[in-house]
Amino acid sequence: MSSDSPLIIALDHPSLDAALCLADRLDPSRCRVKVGKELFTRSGPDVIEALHGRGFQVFLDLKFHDIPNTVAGAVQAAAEQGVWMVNVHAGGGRRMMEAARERLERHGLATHLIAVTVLTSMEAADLQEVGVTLAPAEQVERLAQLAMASGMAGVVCSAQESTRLRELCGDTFLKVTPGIRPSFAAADDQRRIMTPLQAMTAGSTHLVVGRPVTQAEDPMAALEAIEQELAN
Ligand SMILES: O=c1ccn([C@@H]2O[C@H](COP(=O)(O)O)[C@@H](O)[C@H]2O)c(=O)[nH]1
Repeated sequence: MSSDSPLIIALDHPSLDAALCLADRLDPSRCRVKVGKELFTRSGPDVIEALHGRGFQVFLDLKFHDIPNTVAGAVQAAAEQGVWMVNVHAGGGRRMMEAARERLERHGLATHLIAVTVLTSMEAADLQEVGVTLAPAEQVERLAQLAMASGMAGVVCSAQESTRLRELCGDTFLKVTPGIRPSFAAADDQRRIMTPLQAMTAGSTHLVVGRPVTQAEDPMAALEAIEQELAN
């Protein structure tokens, strides 16, 4: 089943059962789901199969970052499992991103391939510690332009950068934005955040939401509050 919703719910659960328990309360026509490092490391491809069986489109968020040949193979393996979206780190560079894209093209695999720019948990001081002296927004611009030139379908960035990336890279270039915090939610370890409505207004194409929904006392009520905010 495909969904028109911009919402992607991050299933950052410690077990397959816990993730499926939440997924069973979600409607695949109203959101997509994201499988990240913890869940995939615990459950492997079984979780992808189980979510597909329930009708969900899956974003496999493993942020591949390695030499070009290794990343191309990993992206191919993900796409052959039928995931809707997969990602690599833009910091792996042009040759790595091109190798991944070419591998998908060569095998006729239609999975959306996007690149992570600067993690939404990072601010200027974090970048400086790893030797990046540009402000986060400037580094995101730089990596997004490299990702576009390398044939990526879009990027992961914070919604704070979506407006600028829409100007630089166009409307159809995907801006997948975690760090989404409705007004009722805590920021947690996220730093570059926006509310769902602010993010959509800024030009995000997809909103990744994890803890504000999955850790809420009533996850469905939290999800509906976000849908309501967007509808308004
Ligand atoms: O820059 C990034 C890239 C990925 N993520 C992932 O998105 C979710 C966000 O979860 P919350 O609970 O809503 O903070 C999580 O799976 C991250 O691994 C990100 O946050 N920032």
